Amino acid sequence: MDENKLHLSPPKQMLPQRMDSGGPYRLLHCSGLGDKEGVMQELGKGVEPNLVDYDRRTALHLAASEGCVEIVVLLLEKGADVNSTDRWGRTPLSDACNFGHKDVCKILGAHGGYDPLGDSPTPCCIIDHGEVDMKDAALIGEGAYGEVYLVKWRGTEVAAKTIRASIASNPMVKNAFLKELALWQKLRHPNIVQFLGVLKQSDRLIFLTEYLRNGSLYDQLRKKGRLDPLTAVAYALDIARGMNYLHQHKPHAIIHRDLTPRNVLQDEAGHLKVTDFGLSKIAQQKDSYGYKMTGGTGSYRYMAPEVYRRESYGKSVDVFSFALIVHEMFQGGPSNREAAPETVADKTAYEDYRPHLASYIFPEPVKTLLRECWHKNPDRRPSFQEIIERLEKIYETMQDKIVLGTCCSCMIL
Ligand SMILES: Nc1ncnc2c1ncn2[C@@H]1O[C@H](COP(=O)(O)OP(=O)(O)OP(=O)(O)O)[C@@H](O)[C@H]1O
Repeated sequence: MDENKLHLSPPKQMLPQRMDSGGPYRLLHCSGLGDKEGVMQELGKGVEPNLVDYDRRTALHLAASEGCVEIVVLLLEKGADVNSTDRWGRTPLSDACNFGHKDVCKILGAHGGYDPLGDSPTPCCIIDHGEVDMKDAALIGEGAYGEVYLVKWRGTEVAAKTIRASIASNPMVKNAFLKELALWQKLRHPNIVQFLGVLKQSDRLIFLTEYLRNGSLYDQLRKKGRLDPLTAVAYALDIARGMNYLHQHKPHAIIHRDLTPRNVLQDEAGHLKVTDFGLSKIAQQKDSYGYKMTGGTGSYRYMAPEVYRRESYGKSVDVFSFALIVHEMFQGGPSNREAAPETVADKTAYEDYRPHLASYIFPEPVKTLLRECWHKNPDRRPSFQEIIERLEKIYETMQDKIVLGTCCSCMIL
């Protein structure tokens, strides 16, 4: 394996960061910068000390991450919640510990702070480096986080995903990755790519998953173009089943947040499997406000409007992305292909743009389903459970018509 490949380009941008440093958010901005006067001014104006940003990070999270002792003390005096948890379940103490700010840890601890991530040893299955034959590693592809290699583990071909040093060298980000991987490790479903373990290496992060010989749906659509309708519906069912499993995960639903044709892989039997769920939220870049979401620019095309507008969101963001993928399978690629993905996301979010559903390509029940799945109101989008039921009916009807010889490339259903 080419060692230098592991230090290539920085992660690509995915989500816009629109939070400005004015208004009440100046409290967060000043806290991260250690600007005590600014923090006092904002609190003096009556800004709520537990104000949160998009990732539910408070001023105390930011001050603790930066080791700003005075700000931490001040915020606690003013009533900041010592154990507020951000989107990833981290408390201010988790952040202070991760960055080794011992003084801040002591202060937070004395105020009843706890670190829910702290004591738990990494629950990921650790694979010894000696078990993996890296000599003949072949580069399969490259994504926002790093390269993917085909390697042999205990004699079996597996995919080794490397996380760039620029991302994995941040202990907090590495921990967050390991937490997501530990969750992935517990999942078992025919339409979910199987996680195998993390390679024992101190300086970088590499994890193994099953290898899917047929590559991604993205590659397939580029090679083959439009799929025949029955195959498109069968593939849609595969994705919906994998996603339904994630959404019905207990005690908390797993939201993919980056469902795209690149994150759907095909096994030798022709079935599709979903991969890389949960990881998109971790690739972050730190800026003066805290953490900003990043990722592959291609993902913009599939982004639900509420995510692009940085509003609160839920499981149905994946239903939105799913609809665009299904549309591409019927059509052979994205509509508006020539437009930049970010421009498409902007039009989708602010002008209610949706791809055209040509009647000669899309059967009526598929059209209806897609319109519901990409509905602008997230509450009006169906669940994956419902999508599966409807797709199964569509699939059966299509098969019947093929048997009867009345479905010619399935224009009418
Ligand atoms: N388990 C796997 N088996 C076979 N090929 C894989 C596997 N995982 C990834 N790949 C291939 O490697 C390429 C890069 O994958 P990776 O997940 O790093 O990035 P991506 O999904 O293409 O983009 P992004 O990181 O922006 O989501 C994919 O396009 C896919 O073709």
